[in-house]
Amino acid sequence: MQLQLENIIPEPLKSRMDAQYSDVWGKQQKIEAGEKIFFQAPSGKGKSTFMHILYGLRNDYDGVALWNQKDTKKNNDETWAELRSNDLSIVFQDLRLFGDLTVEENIAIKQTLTGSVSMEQAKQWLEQLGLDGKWNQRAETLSYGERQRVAIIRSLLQPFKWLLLDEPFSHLDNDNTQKAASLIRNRVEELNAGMMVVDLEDNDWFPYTRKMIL
Ligand SMILES: Nc1ncnc2c1ncn2[C@@H]1O[C@H](COP(=O)(O)OP(=O)(O)OP(=O)(O)O)[C@@H](O)[C@H]1O
Repeated sequence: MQLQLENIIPEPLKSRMDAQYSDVWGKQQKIEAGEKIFFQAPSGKGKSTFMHILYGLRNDYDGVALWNQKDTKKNNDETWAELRSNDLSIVFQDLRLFGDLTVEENIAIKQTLTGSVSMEQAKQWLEQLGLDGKWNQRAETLSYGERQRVAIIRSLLQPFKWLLLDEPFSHLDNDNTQKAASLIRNRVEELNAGMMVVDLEDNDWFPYTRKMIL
C-alpha cells in the first residue's frame, strides 16, 4: 500500500512553515509499500499530527494524503474501519489502552477482533518484554513504560501493511527498547509490512530505516 503526500500543511503549523526545514510538510513525497522510515522532529513539529492524519483521525490540513492513490479525506467511516482492521496499526503516543481493563482484557479485545495471533503468542510476547505476572493487572495501575510495552504488543496482534509508531520507546530503558524493537522488526518482516516511526531523536533502534525530517 503506497502513500503519497502532496503539499500537506496542518492547520496548527501554518504560521510556522518557514521556521524549520521539513521533508514532509508542504512537500511532495511518495512512500512505497513496505518502506521503513524514521521521521525525526523536535517537540511541537507535528509528529502526532502526522500519525493522526495517516490514521484518519484529523482532516484539518491543506494538501492531499493518498493511500493507494485514494484521497484519504474522501474516505467514509466504513473505509477507515476497514483500513484500521487490515492495513494500518498504530501505537499512539498516549497509548489509548482501556485503563479499567486488565492487560489480558486489553489484549483479548484486539485478539478477538482480528484473530490473527493466538493468545498464547501474545502471552509469549508479553513475557519477552518482561510483563509476565502483569496479565491480571488493570492497565491504569501499570507504570507508563509497562503500558507502552502492552500497547506495542497490542499493535502487533492485528494484520497490517503499515505500522505507525509515535515515540514508542519514550518510557523504556535500553534493554526493553532493544527487545521491543526486535519484536517489532520480526513482526513487520513476517507480514512483509512497512513501518513509520516518529520520534524526537534518532537513537538508531531501527538502523535499517530511511531517515526523514518532519
Ligand atoms: N487540535 C489542535 N488545535 C490547535 N493546535 C494543535 C492541535 N493539535 C496540535 N496542535 C498544535 O500543533 C503542533 C503540533 O502538535 P503535535 O502534537 O503533532 O506535535 P509533536 O511533534 O507530536 O509534539 P511532541 O513531541 O511534544 O509530542 C503543536 O504546536 C500543537 O500545539
